[in-house]
Amino acid sequence: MITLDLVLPDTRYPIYIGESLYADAARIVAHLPQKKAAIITNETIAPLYLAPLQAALEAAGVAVTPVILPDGEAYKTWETLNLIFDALLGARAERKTTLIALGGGVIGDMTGFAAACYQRGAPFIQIPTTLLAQVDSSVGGKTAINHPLGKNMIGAFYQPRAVLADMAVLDTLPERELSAGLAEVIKYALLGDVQFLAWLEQHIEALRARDRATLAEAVRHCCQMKADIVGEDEKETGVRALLNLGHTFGHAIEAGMGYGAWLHGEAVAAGMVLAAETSRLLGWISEADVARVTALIERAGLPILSPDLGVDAWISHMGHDKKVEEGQLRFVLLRQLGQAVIEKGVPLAVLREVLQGRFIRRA
Ligand SMILES: NC(=O)c1ccc[n+]([C@@H]2O[C@H](COP(=O)([O-])OP(=O)(O)OC[C@H]3O[C@@H](n4cnc5c(N)ncnc54)[C@H](O)[C@@H]3O)[C@@H](O)[C@H]2O)c1
Ligand SMILES: O=C(O)C(=O)C[C@@H](O)[C@H](O)[C@H](O)COP(=O)(O)O
Ligand SMILES: [Zn+2]
Repeated sequence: MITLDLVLPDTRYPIYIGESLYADAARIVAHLPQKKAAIITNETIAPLYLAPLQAALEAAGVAVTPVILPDGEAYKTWETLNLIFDALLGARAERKTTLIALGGGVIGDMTGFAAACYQRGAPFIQIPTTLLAQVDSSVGGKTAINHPLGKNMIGAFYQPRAVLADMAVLDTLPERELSAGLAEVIKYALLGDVQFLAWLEQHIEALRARDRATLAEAVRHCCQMKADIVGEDEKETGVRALLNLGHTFGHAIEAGMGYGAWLHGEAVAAGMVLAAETSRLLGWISEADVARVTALIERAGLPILSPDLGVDAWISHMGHDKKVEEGQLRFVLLRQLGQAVIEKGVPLAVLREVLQGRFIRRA
């Protein structure tokens, strides 16, 4: 097992990466301020993983309230959040009752936000069950729900007490979801580590074949990068924005197509291609660099073409991005492969060319 630490000015927490972890009661109990917990999960994950976790915690003397939510990005809403509060109040959960997120990024983001709000702040633990959640969403404390007009628009920065990433649970993940997770893995390489990009080019097939050691190495590498970035800039006043590579375009795809039509990772993949193309048109990276990006994304089983939202709709959706400042769009672009920067001066003509260009799917 590997343990990483995310260190912040006023707190720190461990990220455990290994096997036989998701129902490791002793490890979880060590992070509970009282022997009371609510496990927040969904209808797909509950039949697979809820009973062993619940039984292990109960055997360790923890009173457990399971909360089973509907599954899907379309349910990352106020209404679903309220189901969590209803269950917590119904079970007389207290301020020191720990919320345990057992699921992918949707469950993790909603549980974290519920924990931030419940009695103004209850402890929470992340047990990520998708690759995407293990490499990205379970770490760093961004929590949120969606609004019809924009992704993750209502939320809080609120850190978990611990993250337990169990490689074994990835065995049951559908292939499309595994690929979605690889989009965020590729993101780390493109934004900050060209050697990791070369490593991914060598290991992409092993990752797709779910080789446990290779997956664990990818999770370790991404979590270390994320812990370093968040440790430097928890509230995204600077360098953390680089983790948004591909997301200005990607979130527009998700909202524009209706939440759930495109998986988050798929939208980020297509968004990174548009970010790469924008960078090329600005003269920063070459045609060969763009080809290198699209080749890896395709080998990961991900889309390189974005839907044709229409330029006005694209710009309207992107106008809700959280990086907008004084009405001006800011994009995360590539100065070179492995070096992302935040850029506010993208000319409208360049943007129009990208949004009508060769990486937009024609009907
Ligand atoms: N907070 C952050 O920093 C951050 C980072 C990246 C993404 N996100 C958010 O995460 C969400 C996407 O997360 P996701 O890709 O994990 O999607 P998800 O949570 O919807 O999970 C994907 C699907 O896989 C199922 N599933 C989960 N684990 C499984 C398992 N082990 N076996 C079988 N099925 C399983 C889920 O029920 C769901 O149907 C988006 O809402 C995105 O905005 C947040
Ligand atoms: O942790 C971060 O910071 C990220 O940007 C990670 C992203 O992968 C994630 O999708 C995040 O939720 C997007 O951030 P948002 O602030 O645009 O919602
Ligand atoms: Zn993301």
